[in-house]
Amino acid sequence: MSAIIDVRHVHKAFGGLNVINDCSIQVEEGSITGLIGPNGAGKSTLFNIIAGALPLDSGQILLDGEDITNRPANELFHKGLLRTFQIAHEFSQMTALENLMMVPPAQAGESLFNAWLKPGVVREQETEVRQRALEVIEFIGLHHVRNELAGNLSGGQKKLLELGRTMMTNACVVLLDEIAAGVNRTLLGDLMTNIERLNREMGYTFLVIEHDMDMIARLCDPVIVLAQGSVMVEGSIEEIQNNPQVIEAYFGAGAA
Ligand SMILES: Nc1ncnc2c1ncn2[C@@H]1O[C@H](COP(=O)(O)OP(=O)(O)OP(=O)(O)O)[C@@H](O)[C@H]1O
Repeated sequence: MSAIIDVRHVHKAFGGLNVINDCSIQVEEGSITGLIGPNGAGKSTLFNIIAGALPLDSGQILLDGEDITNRPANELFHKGLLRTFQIAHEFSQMTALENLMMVPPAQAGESLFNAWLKPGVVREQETEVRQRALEVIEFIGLHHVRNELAGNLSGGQKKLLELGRTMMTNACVVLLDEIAAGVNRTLLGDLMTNIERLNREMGYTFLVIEHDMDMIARLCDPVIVLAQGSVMVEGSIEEIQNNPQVIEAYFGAGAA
């Protein structure tokens, strides 16, 4: 395996606060890599930097060998690197199926030129997108609520829909930021099964920030522990759970 995401010696400060300190991590292609750490460790900041939502101060980020340092999120999206976002307010008034159909970039129907001059092409593309959206909604187990407004879905169903939106793209690497938060156990099981299937059957690589240790234990290998903006330790979940440094970082001195 080779690193599809290669974070090299990244630094980031907010004002005088060094949040990411000489941080280097590699995410192997085809892995589900966990990123954990105490509150304020810098996990979301690192995610935002990788996803192109936040500029870094120094260091380098490679995607499949290509330098993507400080590239904007939309450019990374087209290269297949994306993160899940909560369903935006404007999408909550669309149905679950429409939310999926909105995702593909550069649909022919979005261009007035195409709509007027090539209506056949637009119709054909819309049919394909709809077909794909129906397949995705079946895959994520939301077919029965496909015509519900996204805003009316439960928290867990919205998370499944967010995952489904990544499947409407040509994603190769997906960053999942605390996707388990607020999701009930049954739907969380569905969510994890879908992540595993996307990984095994469709070759997605995942980088997962998560506080839910059950989810990390089931899905992630390896697990990277971030503390004060740099990597404290990396290994299997068993190695992490038995590491005295990690126990101390989470529970304070004396817990180990
Ligand atoms: N835009 C910002 N401006 C100033 N400080 C920030 C900003 N974003 C994050 N920070 C600070 O950077 C540090 C790391 O925050 P970050 O959200 O990356 O941590 P985290 O590991 O994701 O934490 P949590 O697990 O609690 O979500 C915190 O001290 C936070 O206050």
